[in-house]
Amino acid sequence: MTPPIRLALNGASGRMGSALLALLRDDSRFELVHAVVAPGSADDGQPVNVRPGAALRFAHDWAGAPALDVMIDFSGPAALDGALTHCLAHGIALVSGTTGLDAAMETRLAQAGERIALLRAANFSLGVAVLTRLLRDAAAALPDWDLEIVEAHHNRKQDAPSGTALALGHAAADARKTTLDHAAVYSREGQTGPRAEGSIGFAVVRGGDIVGEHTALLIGQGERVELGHRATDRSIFARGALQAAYWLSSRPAGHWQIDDVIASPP
Ligand SMILES: NC(=O)C1=CN([C@@H]2O[C@H](COP(=O)(O)OP(=O)(O)OC[C@H]3O[C@@H](n4cnc5c(N)ncnc54)[C@H](OP(=O)(O)O)[C@@H]3O)[C@@H](O)[C@H]2O)C=CC1
Ligand SMILES: O=C(O)C1=N[C@H](C(=O)O)C[C@H](O)C1
Repeated sequence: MTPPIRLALNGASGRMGSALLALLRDDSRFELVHAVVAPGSADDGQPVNVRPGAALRFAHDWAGAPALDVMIDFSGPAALDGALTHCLAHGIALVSGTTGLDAAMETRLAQAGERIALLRAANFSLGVAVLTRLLRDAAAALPDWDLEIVEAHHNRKQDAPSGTALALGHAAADARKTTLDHAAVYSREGQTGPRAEGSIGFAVVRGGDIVGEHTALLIGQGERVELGHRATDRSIFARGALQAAYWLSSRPAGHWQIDDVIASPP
């Protein structure tokens, strides 16, 4: 019998951290060996309760972390920075779903893929992976139609537009042989004038407990195509991240995508 994969969680007490812990209780593929929360968190030092009899406690940093095979990160920009430093120092594979990163962090991650196995996805649901493919096809097939991407999330979300909305925008822009730097319109207010031809618009809704909703509107003259996805349970993201971590734990250094996991199941 193969030994379980030694896993760490970064952002372990958050919404996604909690969803992952709930799944890990019944997942014998993994042994959770370290779980990091924010410094000053009420959870720091508390028992993790991932399995009956497990002695693991939440920690607020990576000092003293045991040997690991793979780390899953759903945290924030500052927390990911520290976690990445630990992965690079010890050659640990990293699965990250954290969104809203700045350009410096994006560059750091781009360089990290040369040294460790790295898999990032703005959305770990299977449905969004399919939505992305559908949008790519539709954006290329209807190149002159106006494209708007609307997303809705809970009232605690820190970043906007969502990482998923941006990833959908990048996929559509790529299919139309342009870039978001060139085509994106992130806000409209006041005397905006007519819509810029070829632009990709973004609109953001925040409220209550919405888990995550994304709709791409391709709007022509007298007709419209709507492609959408609605997440109602965070466990879909957690399940996808665990699948990715299992898959990544036996891969060499490089930048891996969620489509690689879907295309070649372990
Ligand atoms: N790719 C995907 O499929 C998905 C991505 N996300 C993304 O994941 C990220 C987290 O989302 P969510 O779980 O809702 O967020 P939460 O705010 O609920 O959780 C964030 C976690 O990070 C911890 N944290 C914050 N600062 C630090 C720090 N400096 N050092 C260590 N830990 C820290 C928090 O600790 P504490 O609670 O103690 O403050 C908490 O455990 C976001 O970027 C979100 O957009 C979310 C869902 C799906
Ligand atoms: O913060 C969230 O909650 C989510 N964030 C991701 C994003 O920014 O796209 C994925 C999902 O929609 C939930």
